[in-house]
Amino acid sequence: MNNPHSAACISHEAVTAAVYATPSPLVQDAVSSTTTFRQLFDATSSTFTYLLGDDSSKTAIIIDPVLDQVERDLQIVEELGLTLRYALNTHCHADHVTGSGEIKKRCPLTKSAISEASGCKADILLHDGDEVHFGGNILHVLATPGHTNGCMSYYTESLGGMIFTGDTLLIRGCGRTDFQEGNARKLHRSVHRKLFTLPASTKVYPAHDYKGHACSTIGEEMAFNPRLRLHEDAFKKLMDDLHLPYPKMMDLAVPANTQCGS
Ligand SMILES: N[C@@H](CCC(=O)N[C@@H](CSS)C(=O)NCC(=O)O)C(=O)O
Ligand SMILES: [Fe+2]
Repeated sequence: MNNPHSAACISHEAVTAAVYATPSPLVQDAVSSTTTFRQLFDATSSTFTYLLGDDSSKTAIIIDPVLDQVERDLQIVEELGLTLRYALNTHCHADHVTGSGEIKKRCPLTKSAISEASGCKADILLHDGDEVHFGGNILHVLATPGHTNGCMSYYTESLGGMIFTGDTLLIRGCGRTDFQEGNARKLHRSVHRKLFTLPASTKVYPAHDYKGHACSTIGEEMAFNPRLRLHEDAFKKLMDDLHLPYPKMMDLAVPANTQCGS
């Protein structure tokens, strides 16, 4: 069989997954079912991918899949009996090619999603305040520009509160602001206004880690993040002085990612 995963991806009945375009506050009715959660890691690009599944409806979403890891990711989806409804990207990645296009080919029920501000193609173009529903779970879409103009963070109250921060907020760090329309002042404001206003116990799940961390909390990052603890002017100076080498795959990844989720 050409595609060992497609049966698992399309065998379940379509259920209540939906994206609503109307903004809403970060409150929701009681979550009606428990949630499966997996954090996956690509060692080559130091990228985290997240799988979230609704245990009643068996619908699932994946955040920031990596092309080279699609086999691994779809195997877990199949093993857990999940149906992938959305492949979401937090932004137009510069260090790896997204797996969303390949996942769509293998799982026809999956729709790709990224912010409209990213300028990328995808089935669903997200805006601040949108909600992604899968079963009884809601993912709230927060625009957090700064690393790129189109950066989004995704917040859910499920499992005690989790925020998927992309490269906006890393554990004890943050995304660079020296390419892809990066802007240190915007990033600082995004973090302080959109992320540091979430409950302190909210668990932080970033798109990358380079230091051996896997999870943090908003409270921890407010207290200990050496970059984001700074005031805006000092933060801008620090970011302007980083002088990091560009990601090795940038020239390949950025053009590929503008097309890949369509
Ligand atoms: N060495 C890696 C790229 C490392 C890098 O630049 N990471 C980005 C996120 S991917 S756009 C970043 O923002 N880093 C912040 C930092 O402080 O390191 C490679 O070559 O792929
Ligand atoms: Fe990035």
